[in-house]
Amino acid sequence: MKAMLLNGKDVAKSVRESVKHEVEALKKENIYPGLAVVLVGEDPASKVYVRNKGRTCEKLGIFSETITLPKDVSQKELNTIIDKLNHDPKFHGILVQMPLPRQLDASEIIHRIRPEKDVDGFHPENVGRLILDEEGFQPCTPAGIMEILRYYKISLEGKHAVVVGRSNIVGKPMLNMLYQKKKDANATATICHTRTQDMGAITRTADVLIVAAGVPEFVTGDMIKPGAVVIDVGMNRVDDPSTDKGYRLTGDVKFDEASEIASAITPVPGGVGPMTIAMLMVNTVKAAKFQNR
Ligand SMILES: Nc1nc(=O)c2c([nH]1)NC[C@@H]1CN(c3ccc(C(=O)N[C@@H](CCC(=O)O)C(=O)O)cc3)C=[N+]21
Ligand SMILES: [Mg+2]
Repeated sequence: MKAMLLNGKDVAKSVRESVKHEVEALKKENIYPGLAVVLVGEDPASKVYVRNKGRTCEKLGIFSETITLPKDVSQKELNTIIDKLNHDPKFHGILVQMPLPRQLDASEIIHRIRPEKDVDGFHPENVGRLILDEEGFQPCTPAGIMEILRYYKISLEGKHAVVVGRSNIVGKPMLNMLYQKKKDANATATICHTRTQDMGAITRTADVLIVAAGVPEFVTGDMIKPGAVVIDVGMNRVDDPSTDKGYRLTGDVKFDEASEIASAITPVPGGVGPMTIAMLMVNTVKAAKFQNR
């Protein structure tokens, strides 16, 4: 172990502290930030995340309600619920937990949530605003990664930042945050994906390597440039009978190899994951402010 650990729990704690103070200030103006979380079905991982979101809201003084729907809920019923939440002034933010069961069209739901309440930053209006560097909601996971880099004073200026993975929720928004012409960004940014030829040749040129491949231990030591900063977005449950829960969490990076080569690395768990929830709290407070201007 040579690499410095980038402790997302510490960064998330510091973000939550400042959100908590903002919430207190807003309450003095009679603004009570509120978040609606919609959970469809019984996916155990989703239930854990949703419970954590509710708990974090409570700790920060944010009002939250979880709406749990049966896994066979129809698109029409879900649309009606979204419309109601869109018009309910108690809720400044709406989050529909992904992934959704097969009968539901995630894209239709993402389009339906009012952009002003889209604290996930998934609505096309917010995606456009991100690319244009306009004020709006930015997806929590990549926004959290930018916070980790800022907290640890890891400069992106002129560096080569490589993203592995082209999802709408991590890879694409991450790329766009990295190259923005602004302080704490200004990287040269590259995105790699399943069709990339000789990916190692590209990742080995990364000063900052952000991995959201969705494949356990996808990035091996030989794909990392010595001294690089490695951000592991992976969150894979791998069966492990030797643990209490019967599984353990592993990232998209082979941690033992990577930590011998990188200068700094995020662990899994305790890296990017806690930041995702912290940034959701940031976005919820921002939504409450916007809606009361
Ligand atoms: N509409 C929507 N918005 C999301 O933001 C969203 C979603 N759907 N679906 C699922 C993903 C995943 N996600 C995580 C949140 C917290 C942790 C987290 O706190 N992870 C802890 C460990 C948690 C554990 O032990 O399972 C850690 O990395 O230390 C991870 C992943 C939010 N997501
Ligand atoms: Mg993590």
